[in-house]
Amino acid sequence: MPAQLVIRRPDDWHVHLRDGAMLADVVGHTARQFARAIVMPNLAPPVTTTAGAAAYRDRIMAALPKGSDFGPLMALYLTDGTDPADLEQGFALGILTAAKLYPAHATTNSAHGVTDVRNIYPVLDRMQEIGMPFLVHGEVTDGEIDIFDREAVFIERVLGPVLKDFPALKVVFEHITTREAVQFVESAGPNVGATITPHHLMINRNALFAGGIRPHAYCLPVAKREVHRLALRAAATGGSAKFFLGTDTAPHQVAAKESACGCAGIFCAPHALESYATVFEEEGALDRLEAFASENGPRFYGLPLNEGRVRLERAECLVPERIAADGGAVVPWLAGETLRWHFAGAA
Ligand SMILES: NC(=O)N[C@@H](CC(=O)O)C(=O)O
Ligand SMILES: [Zn+2]
Ligand SMILES: [Zn+2]
Repeated sequence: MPAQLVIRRPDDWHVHLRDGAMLADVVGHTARQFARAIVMPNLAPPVTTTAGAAAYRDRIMAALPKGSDFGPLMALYLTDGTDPADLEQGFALGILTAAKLYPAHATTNSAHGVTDVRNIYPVLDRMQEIGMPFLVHGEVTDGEIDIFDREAVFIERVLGPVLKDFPALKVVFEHITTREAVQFVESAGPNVGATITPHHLMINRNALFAGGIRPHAYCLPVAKREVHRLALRAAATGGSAKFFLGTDTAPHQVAAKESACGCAGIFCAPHALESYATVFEEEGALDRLEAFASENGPRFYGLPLNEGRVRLERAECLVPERIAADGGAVVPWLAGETLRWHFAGAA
């Protein structure tokens, strides 16, 4: 059992940093562990133009702790009315790294999302041409489809057909939660990858109802049966370059989670690497954590690998019950639990 683990500095390919007071509260947690992160654009109102993304990037830079060299990578929020020329220009200027599909009403702040994927076919055509990654929240929203089936049905009805029509499109299937998604990504070409969160590797859907209803285990896509969790663990730790780290850290104030209609999202940034290290160790795959956390993502995106190294120590790490913040207290992932890895910073 190694006493420490030194890996190339990692990146997080899926984060929600929010805006205003919440942004200032949470950005340091991501910037402490990760060199770069894909910043999701589902603000209220969402980031739907290159100019909006540039302004949001400036607000993130201004909110960073002093001396941080963290680099936000911006994703554009696609709508039925996205202008392919604006998107192409944003990508060419380096302001945009990717663009994100939120099916309308699928998740937090998705009301302005895409109502039918055919509405963005001209945009997808352009993205395929310029090699811009297409990020997807992969759930259908039809009320008659069971919530636990929404990802699998999305593959059949949306993602499969999109890849038939745009076979060279670079696609990141975000926060996958099912065996079907793992199999889909594995059988697709090298232009299709996926992010996997720490929480979907650690819990199955029972966690939502363990002794009572557990709002802090609720996120979208919702955790699935154990068989799916095991498939995700095999995918993340199995050495395939198609799967990479994306925490989907999604903070909501305590009052918004502990509510008659609690928000979806888990704030996992504070102990993200410790969580992944725990899973990889349990799977006997600590030697594969570096590729998952620090190599597969940048290679998929066509970005350089980070130069620095970070260190994790085998030491007890107590996760606080709450993280107090100006924007309102937030309950972190694994609140009150003790982890056996501790993030020790730059190596
Ligand atoms: N994952 C979540 O449950 N919530 C995310 C949105 C998302 O990634 O779907 C959020 O912004 O709160
Ligand atoms: Zn999502
Ligand atoms: Zn997300």
